[in-house]
Amino acid sequence: MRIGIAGAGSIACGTAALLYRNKHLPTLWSPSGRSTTAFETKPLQAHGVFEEEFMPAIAQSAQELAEANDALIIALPATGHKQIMDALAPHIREGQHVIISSHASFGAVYLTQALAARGVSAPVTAWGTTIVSGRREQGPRVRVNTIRNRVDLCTVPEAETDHGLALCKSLFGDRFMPRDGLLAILLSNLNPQNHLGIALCNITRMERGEDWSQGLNVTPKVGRLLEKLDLERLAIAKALDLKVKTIFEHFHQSFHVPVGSISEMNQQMHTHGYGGLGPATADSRYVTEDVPYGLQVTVVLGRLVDRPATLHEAGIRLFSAMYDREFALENEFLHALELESFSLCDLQHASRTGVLHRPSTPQT
Ligand SMILES: NC(=O)C1=CN([C@@H]2O[C@H](COP(=O)(O)OP(=O)(O)OC[C@H]3O[C@@H](n4cnc5c(N)ncnc54)[C@H](OP(=O)(O)O)[C@@H]3O)[C@@H](O)[C@H]2O)C=CC1
Ligand SMILES: CC(C)(CO)C(=O)C(=O)O
Repeated sequence: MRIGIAGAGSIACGTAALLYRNKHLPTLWSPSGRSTTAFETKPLQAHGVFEEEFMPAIAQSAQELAEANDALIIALPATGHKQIMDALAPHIREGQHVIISSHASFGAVYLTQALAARGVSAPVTAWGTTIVSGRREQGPRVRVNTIRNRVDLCTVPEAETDHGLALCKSLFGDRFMPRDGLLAILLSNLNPQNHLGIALCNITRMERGEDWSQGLNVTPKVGRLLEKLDLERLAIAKALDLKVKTIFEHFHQSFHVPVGSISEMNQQMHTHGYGGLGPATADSRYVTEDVPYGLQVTVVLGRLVDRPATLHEAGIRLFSAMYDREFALENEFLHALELESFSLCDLQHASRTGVLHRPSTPQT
């Protein structure tokens, strides 16, 4: 299949290499054009858990990306999702599948509604994480640290679930776990809680621009914080009667290490050489993306089901103080969709249909 990828960073390039390896035809689109200049003269070189070298097709615009491809994958930080959805939405065709990797906040609802405003219906598949992990390196290189065994997904509207699963399997193999709607997917993205603990406890390393091993620095106390944050997320999922994986399953399925404490699992990743490097800047998506688009949404859901996520909330406040910003207000989807004015029941409905009805509008 011809797959258009919005983004040309770590995940976009790693995913493109995996698609190419699986005999599909990926096209990359860098919104500013900067991230694809390296491929004008040199092939994309993927290394790490697999090696692949090929010339990726490059799209010059959102329009070209949508028109020239069978399906689309959005693979860039959530801070850019609204802008990229606004750019793609006018060009997405009826029935053209869009995958969001990884989904955050209520992005799939925003996109579905933008398409509905044009009278277009297209399935949107939301992934709880990415199919690969890795880092874009200098020039045309990308390091792929892992291919995950299991990625949680759902498709809106719900009637397209089988279609979404079949598409993902045909592109990447049998690596997907269907979940019950967008609220489950939103609660299946563990990056925000994990990055809260990792960034908070290593903020001086980040701010000083050090090179530091992320896995090694999930020390026992940091690991315990991640485990306690996980309990808050799991309590919210339970109150919503949603099945989501635990942090232990996440590290086991993503990084293929035996189950132990979260610190032990991270130490193993470090020992095997894929513990990864932590951010070498305070201006990192671990904070700028994950606080507004992850932690804030968990806190809102926690309030709605009377399971306050107090550690998550403390994280938002601490980062907001350190960065002198109001991260809670930086989630563009919460504003654009006016999410605060909807009830839990409205959100649960949107979680399956992709459509948020005004509270006064009768639901179908
Ligand atoms: N890397 C990893 O291992 C993992 C990543 N993720 C998630 O995957 C997603 C992608 O991450 P990753 O690839 O690492 O990120 P990168 O920072 O490598 O992504 C860079 C790409 O995103 C584009 N981009 C960044 N910000 C914006 C913006 N505001 N508007 C438009 N485009 C933007 C850049 O555009 P341009 O080309 O114009 O510069 C570039 O193409 C994120 O949500 C991340 O949290 C999840 C798990 C693991
Ligand atoms: C490094 C890793 C895989 C774990 O924190 C990650 O999720 C990320 O880069 O966003």
